[in-house]
Amino acid sequence: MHRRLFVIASTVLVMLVAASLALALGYALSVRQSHRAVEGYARGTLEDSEAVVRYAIREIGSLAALAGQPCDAWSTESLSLQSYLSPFVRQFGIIDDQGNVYCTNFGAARIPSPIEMMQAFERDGVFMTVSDTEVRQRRSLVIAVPMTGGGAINGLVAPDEFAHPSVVRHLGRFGHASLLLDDGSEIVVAKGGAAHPDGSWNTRQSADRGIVKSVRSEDYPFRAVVRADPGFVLRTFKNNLPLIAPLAALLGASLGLLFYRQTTRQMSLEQSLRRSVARDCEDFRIHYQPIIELETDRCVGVEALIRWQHPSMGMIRPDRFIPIAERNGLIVPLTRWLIRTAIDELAPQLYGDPKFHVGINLAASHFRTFDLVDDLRQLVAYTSLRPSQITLESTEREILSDYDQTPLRVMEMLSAQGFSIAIDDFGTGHNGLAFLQRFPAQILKVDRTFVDTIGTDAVKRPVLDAIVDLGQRLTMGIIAEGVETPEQAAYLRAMGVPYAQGFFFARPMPVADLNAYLEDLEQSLREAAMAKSDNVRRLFGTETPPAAGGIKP
Ligand SMILES: Nc1nc2c(ncn2[C@@H]2O[C@@H]3COP(=O)(O)O[C@H]4[C@@H](O)[C@H](n5cnc6c(=O)[nH]c(N)nc65)O[C@@H]4COP(=O)(O)O[C@H]3[C@H]2O)c(=O)[nH]1
Repeated sequence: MHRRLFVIASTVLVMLVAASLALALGYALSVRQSHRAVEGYARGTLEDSEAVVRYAIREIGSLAALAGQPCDAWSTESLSLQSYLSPFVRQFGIIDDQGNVYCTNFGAARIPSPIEMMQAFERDGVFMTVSDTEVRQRRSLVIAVPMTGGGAINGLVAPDEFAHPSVVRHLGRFGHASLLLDDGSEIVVAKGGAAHPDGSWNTRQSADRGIVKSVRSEDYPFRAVVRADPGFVLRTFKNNLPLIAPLAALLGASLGLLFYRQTTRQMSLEQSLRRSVARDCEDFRIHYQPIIELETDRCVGVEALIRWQHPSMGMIRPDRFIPIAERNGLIVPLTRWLIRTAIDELAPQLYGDPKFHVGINLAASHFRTFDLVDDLRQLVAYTSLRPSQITLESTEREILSDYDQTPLRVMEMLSAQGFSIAIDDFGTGHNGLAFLQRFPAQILKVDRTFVDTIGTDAVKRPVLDAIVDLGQRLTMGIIAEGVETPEQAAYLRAMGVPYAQGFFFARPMPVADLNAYLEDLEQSLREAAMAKSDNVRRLFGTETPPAAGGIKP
């Protein structure tokens, strides 16, 4: 009950964390989207502004004939007509050589033109600055184009013209767009959103607030700057919520469900494991994989590999349930059952051939107490088996402990009693030589990953050679694991590796199949031996083979 509550609470937590992560991701995407949108507005504002300025320059150029002309009715009317026809330029003016505007579409004037200041911001013969003249309470852009015959014509473009009305409207809802001229002056194109606390809209001052994007013009001395107020991201996020929220909920629910199913499955796996072990391991079977002596091709022993035939889930791999059995204190009774059953099933081989051995896999828990030592001592006392017929296999991981000397003591005691100790999956740990020197192991089982390098990985294969060399120098028995091809078997044989196991020779199998396999193997070895002696007979005729000293001429 306690555990179930814990699982439910953890599931809720997983759901919440997953949904929050999805929301956080949605928010991050909204931030990105907001930045992109603001940059898009800046780009759009710049493109619109450039188009307007280009158009305005062309319109100003069309009035070239008025440069240097007196400000009479014709000039004024021409300027008026042009401003009336122009979609962008609100006012035209004629500038004299001193830079003063002496004529506009409203008649004669005497407006000192900031032409000197403008000169600093000239590009391709066009002058630009911000005029003090306000159009709809906003300062506008003045463009002056000098004419070849002297003087210049200027035009005043209202800020509203620099962006499409829909963009202005949209921008106005969340921020502020302006054209920032190289002389430092600014024309506000669209004004909205939250203003700077001091009431100003100056884009440079508010760069620390909200999102600010600026795009420079390659043709004109200005850049478009768009600033979205700080609430813009939140608004984008809110707009995205109808899509993000269901996704977050779905992700939370799916991960929660997955977690719940996985945990309850694990729990039910634990329960059925416990149940089966309590019923004398009724759902467990043992498969035996032959170990072959490479020189003679004979089977000298087997490795016992446990199988769990789950009543409803089918065959479960040992890698999956052994860790569960370990965590739940079930591995010791399970191994006890395995040893007892294996010795029972392999009785003909074990009692019939004192050299035949069975390999038993041990887990870390077996090395924490001395129970195994007692169990095995009793086993050999009650049977006529030799301890050397039982090979106890364990990996470096399971035996090594920095804090506890018990595993080493257990190993030493087992070894002293004559049991064979094999280091399983050798080479996958990190201890190598130091490990082998410390532990009383007689057999080294080379991990499958190294055998796999034969014929496939010339770079890593020297590691296999080094492991084999190490085992040989330490006069240990070597078993190569996972031999799958004849090339691998031939290579290992040539290297002097004495034993091997793997799918090339035989897969793990139930005892009935093993008995049949062993019979077949014996039969084929007998036939091979007979074939050899037939060859010898054919070679030397029916006469008795020559005694030592040589072949008869
Ligand atoms: N790809 C390939 N695989 C091959 C080949 N030859 C053998 N194998 C597989 O390699 C594994 C060898 O066992 P292991 O290294 O001791 O690795 C064993 C062992 O660590 C553990 N295990 C199995 N039975 C027991 C047991 O009774 N007790 C404990 N504590 N662990 C066990 O589970 C692991 C996996 O066992 P299995 O699934 O039976 O997998 C077995 C075997 O079926 C080959 O040529 N190619």
